[in-house]
Amino acid sequence: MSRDPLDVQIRRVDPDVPLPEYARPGDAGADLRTTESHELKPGERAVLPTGVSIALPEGYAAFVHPRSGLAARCGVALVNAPGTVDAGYRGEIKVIVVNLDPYETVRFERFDRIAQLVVQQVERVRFQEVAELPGSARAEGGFGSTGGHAAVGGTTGGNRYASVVSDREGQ
Ligand SMILES: O=c1ccn([C@H]2C[C@H](O)[C@@H](COP(=O)(O)OP(=O)(O)OP(=O)(O)O)O2)c(=O)[nH]1
Ligand SMILES: [Mg+2]
Repeated sequence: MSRDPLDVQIRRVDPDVPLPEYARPGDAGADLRTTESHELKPGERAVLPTGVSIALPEGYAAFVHPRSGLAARCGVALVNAPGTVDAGYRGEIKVIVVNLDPYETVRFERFDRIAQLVVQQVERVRFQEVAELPGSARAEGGFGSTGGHAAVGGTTGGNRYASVVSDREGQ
């Protein structure tokens, strides 16, 4: 059974911008558009306006996520992905894009869909300081402790992620 959607107040900073929209039923993210046309050379980044600001209820946050198609086709990522929009933020939502393609310039036109906004409930916690934390199966293991380090300049079998192939030889 589906729940009723949460009502969230939204204000257009740019009177012509279409409101964020879920492209398909069941989508988690509502697409955000930019109100500015902008070109990004390889490696360049920009803070793009979306033309909207929102008032989230206490206990919620909105997260600015990249769009996968834009990432796969054009190499566009968000520098701070996912960007966090706090419940108390009333300013215009901005999107910090970066062109990770090594060769191609990317051009955004006004009202292109550049990111997606995922609204979620978030917990506020009270940090309670202790001298010792309770034990766990993982304990302090992190950063590849389950195996699968990338092999530098070669291959290793087994449970690995990928190989890092150095192109810096002879330098
Ligand atoms: O992609 C983003 C990320 C953040 N924001 C807005 C909403 C958020 O509430 C505010 C602050 O973001 P954040 O806390 O990530 O940035 P900060 O560098 O910690 O700034 P501050 O000191 O204002 O908290 O900026 C955006 O518009 N887009
Ligand atoms: Mg902050």
